[in-house]
Formats: sequence, C-alpha cells, structure tokens
Amino acid sequence: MISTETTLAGYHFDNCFMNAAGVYCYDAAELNQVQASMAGTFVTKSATVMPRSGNPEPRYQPTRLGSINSMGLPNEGLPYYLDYVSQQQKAVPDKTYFQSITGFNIEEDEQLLAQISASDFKGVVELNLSCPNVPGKPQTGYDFEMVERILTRVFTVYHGPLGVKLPPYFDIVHFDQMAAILNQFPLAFVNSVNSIGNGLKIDVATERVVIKPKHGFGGIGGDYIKPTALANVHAFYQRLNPAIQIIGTGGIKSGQDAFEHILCGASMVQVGTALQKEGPIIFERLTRELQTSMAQKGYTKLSDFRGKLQYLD
Ligand SMILES: O=C1NC(=O)NC(C(=O)O)N1
Repeated sequence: MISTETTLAGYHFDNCFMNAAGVYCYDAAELNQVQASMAGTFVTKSATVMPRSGNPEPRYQPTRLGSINSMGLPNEGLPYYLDYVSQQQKAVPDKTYFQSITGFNIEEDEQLLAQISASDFKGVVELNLSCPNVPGKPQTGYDFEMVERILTRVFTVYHGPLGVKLPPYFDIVHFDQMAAILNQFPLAFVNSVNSIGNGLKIDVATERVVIKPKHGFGGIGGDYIKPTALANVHAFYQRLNPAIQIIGTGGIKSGQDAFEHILCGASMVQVGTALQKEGPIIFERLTRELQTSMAQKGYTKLSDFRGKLQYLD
C-alpha cells in the first residue's frame, strides 16, 4: 500500500494534497467541493477584519503556462468562515481544517486571532503575509522587521497551531535572514510560496493587459513559478528548526511536481492554478500520479523521501 498521508501541526491528514488559499475556497459552495474531494483538507480564502469585494474585474486570467491574478482579497469576512469550519468540524470531525487570515496591520492580525480564540475553531491558522494585490499595501513578508514584530505579537496573544504564508524570496541572504527570524517562534509551519507578485501578462492582438486592477499587474502562478517555489521550500527546509514544517505551494499540476516539493522538504502540498483550471477532481489524478512516482522508486510513504534531495557536491 503506497500512502500519501501526512502529519502537520500534530494533526494527521489522509492525503498531503489540499487547495491553496484563494482557490476554490471563497464560499461554502466552493469549500464543499474541496471537502468532498480527495484533498486531505482545505484552507479558506484569506479572511480580513471586514468583508471585501476585492479589486475590479477582470482580475484573474489563466495563461498557457499558469495564471495571473489581482483579486484584492475578496472575502466574506472571518465570521463567515469560522461558521463554515465549525459546521464541518461537527459534520466531518475526523479532519482538521485551515483558516487563512490577513490583517492590514498588527492590530488587525491580533483582532483576527482574538476572534478565532473566542470561537470553537480547532484547526490550524495560516497567517497570510504575502498578498501582492492590495493597491497601496506592501507584501508584509518583504518587510523583515515587520514580520518579526507581527510574530512577536501573534505568539503573545494566540496559542494554537499557526503558520505563515510567505512570498517567494530570491536572495540567499534573504533566506538566511528570514529563517533566523522564523526560528525564534513556535510556528507550526511555513508555507512557501505565494504568487510571484506584480507580473504582467499582455494580449499582443489587442496590445493590452489582461486584468483590470493595477494597470494589469498581478500575482503569477503555475509553471512559471515552480523552480522558485521548490527553491523556497528547500531553502527553508535546510534552515528552519525541524519542528517548523514546510507546506509547498507553487507550480503543482502533476504528481511528479508534488514529488519534487516533498523531495525538497514539504510535508503538505497546496494546489492553486491547476486546481482553478481543473476543479477539485484534480486531487484524484494528483494522488494517483504521486503514488505512481513513489512506486517507481520503491517508496511506500512520504517520509521515505521527504527532504532527501541530493546535491552534486
Ligand atoms: O495572497 C494572495 N495571493 C494572491 O496571489 N492573490 C490573492 C488576492 O489577490 O486576494 N491573495
């Protein structure tokens, strides 16, 4: 029996695949579909203090090799998602769910976590530090001092399992500096990567951009970002306390892509662009393909190869 089960934040998951925040997780209609799929669990859309309609449309476009999006954090507000997760905790109690949140300042992060503490939520919190699409708002994950201040406050007020969703980094010194910050805190996980911010997709026929917000600038996902995602997963796997696990996100559209993320150190893998294109049925194909990759190499469980990327030196 070849198993794709995993453990994260002390919880067991029958399958290591799940959605990426933002994809198939805006409302109950979408979350129900992931919940009913072969995914091991789901994460909600990043919830903000107030519900948001997000950026003007068109704000998402699939491309030949991936996607571009500038959604702008549209969401129903945290109470909506806490209520949905509470229902799922009662209906399907043997699963653990993820709640994504993002505040626009430290006070909002604290407020969101206080709301979660006051609820019957028993899952894992994913603090999104990396949305690139809110006009005028920076990707917090690129402000190292701010990340340290946020995590200091967060772990003062919240004591449940919590991880952070990071933007991609492109400099070895930044991996070193960010890992040194993250290692100070009892994080359950680090999720690398969010979309590569502020890319541009052009329609040559019309000589125009393809999304409306921000003059067409948006987060890039899909095949384009897999090498960067794998590097971020492995860089943090190499640098972080082993107690801080890695979730790998970025460019996963086949079982082999997932295999590569796990080989780099991922304990869980999230699917965004390919899920948006194929729908939750994709988790059946991805699981089967990962099991095939494992079988070809004589592996029966993820720990047989997790983090065992070989170097040439
Ligand atoms: O964190 C995010 N990453 C993205 O690529 N897009 C969404 C968004 O724009 O809401 N948020």
